[in-house]
Amino acid sequence: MRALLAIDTAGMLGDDLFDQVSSREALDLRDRAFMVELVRGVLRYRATLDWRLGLLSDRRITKLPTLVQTILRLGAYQLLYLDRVPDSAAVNESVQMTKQQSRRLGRDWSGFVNAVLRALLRSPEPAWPDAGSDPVVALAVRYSCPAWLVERWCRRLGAERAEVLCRASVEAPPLTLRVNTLRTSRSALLADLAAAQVEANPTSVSEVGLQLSRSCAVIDLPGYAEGRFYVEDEAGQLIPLLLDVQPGQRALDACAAPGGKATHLAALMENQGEIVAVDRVSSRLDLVMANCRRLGVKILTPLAGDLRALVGAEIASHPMLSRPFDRILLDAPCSGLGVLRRHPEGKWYKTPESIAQHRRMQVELLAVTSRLLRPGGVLVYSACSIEPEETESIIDEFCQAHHQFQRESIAPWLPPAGLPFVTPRGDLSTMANSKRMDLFFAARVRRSE
Ligand SMILES: C[S@@+](CC[C@H](N)C(=O)[O-])C[C@H]1O[C@@H](n2cnc3c(N)ncnc32)[C@H](O)[C@@H]1O
Repeated sequence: MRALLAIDTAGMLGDDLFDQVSSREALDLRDRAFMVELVRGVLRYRATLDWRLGLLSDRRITKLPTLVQTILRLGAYQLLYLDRVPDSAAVNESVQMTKQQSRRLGRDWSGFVNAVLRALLRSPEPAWPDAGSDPVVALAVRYSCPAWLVERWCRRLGAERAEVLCRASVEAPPLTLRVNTLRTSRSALLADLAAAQVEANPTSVSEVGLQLSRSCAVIDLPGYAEGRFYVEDEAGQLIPLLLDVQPGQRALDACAAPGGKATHLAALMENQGEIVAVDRVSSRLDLVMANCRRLGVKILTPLAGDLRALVGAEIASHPMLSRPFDRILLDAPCSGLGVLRRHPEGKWYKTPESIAQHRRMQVELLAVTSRLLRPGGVLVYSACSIEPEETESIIDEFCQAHHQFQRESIAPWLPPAGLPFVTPRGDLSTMANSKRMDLFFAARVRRSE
């Protein structure tokens, strides 16, 4: 409950928050794992839970005190989605928790919580709202999506395609590894995993990916400490390929942390050449360096700072940025609406304004990074979003305003199985994929000689 309340206040979910709560509550590893499952589950299904609870309550769930909302959602999630907690235990625990909060709440809400959760236990599963009369409400409730986003997708793509996106946003993502080819091969890692009874299959698009059949603690997998793999979604594994980096080149990763794509670039460069990895948050660059040590990457130099400030007037004398780059990756900060299944909290704190805000940053970052590219060099822009404002329209406008840059098709740089994800303009979009990949966009531009 504390973790959920913290998310409501700060809008952030991450290991730091789980660590803080588990040390304050002295949770052991099993209890911590259960807390993470509860928190993620409640956030993933929040709109569906609120709808089910709302059918049984004479008060609107979102008008109740936040603490009562949170307790009800936690209880309802356990009743509707978890088998391993007995129903009576879930209800009793929720009622006790509410009693303990009576002083904070100014009155005792435990009778109300008890009545609503017991009604949920007794009531048969209701029919989903009718999509014919209001597709936005129907999809928002069924797939636990914010109505503004469903409305946006329905308007742009029609209800049928919007439903595919909504469904993808609520599913639990698979655990996918990228084989670190500096250390091993896909077949060798597959054999190591099989020997440890870990079921995995080669990914069908990325040629260096393995999808595990079940989620597990990554650090317990064979080869983790030895840096034989990096945990990374299959769509993310396709982006570095689009730069066509070569050993000996000089590359810039303009927004590098935690280093997934930068360490992949190093592997593609066979650890020869130079990668400058910039990130605005220096503590996140520590993560990049830790990943480099584990994966055996030797050619990466970190550079902390806001790229917009770093590429200032004194660029010509900057020790790391003054020499132009052969290749640049701009994996831009974005709304993250393509990875909601990984970050379910994002559904409830992002707004249409998040898209506009990120767009402003993306436009600025693209303008400054492009100045660092050598004539004939290649820049790849990517984002884990499928909103046009953050994706193709950024590249359309950039190329219109900068005639020395031409958009190139990414098709030659993808493995054959990736070709269905090439858009008519020649960009990469995993928006409609049946491979359980994140929803990513990438475009490639070249600077004229
Ligand atoms: C999408 S993440 C990058 C993920 C990374 N490329 C990877 O594959 O692991 C975006 C990163 O951009 C950084 N960032 C945001 N604004 C920035 C700026 N103005 N200059 C440099 N880095 C920035 C964020 O701190 C964040 O780490």
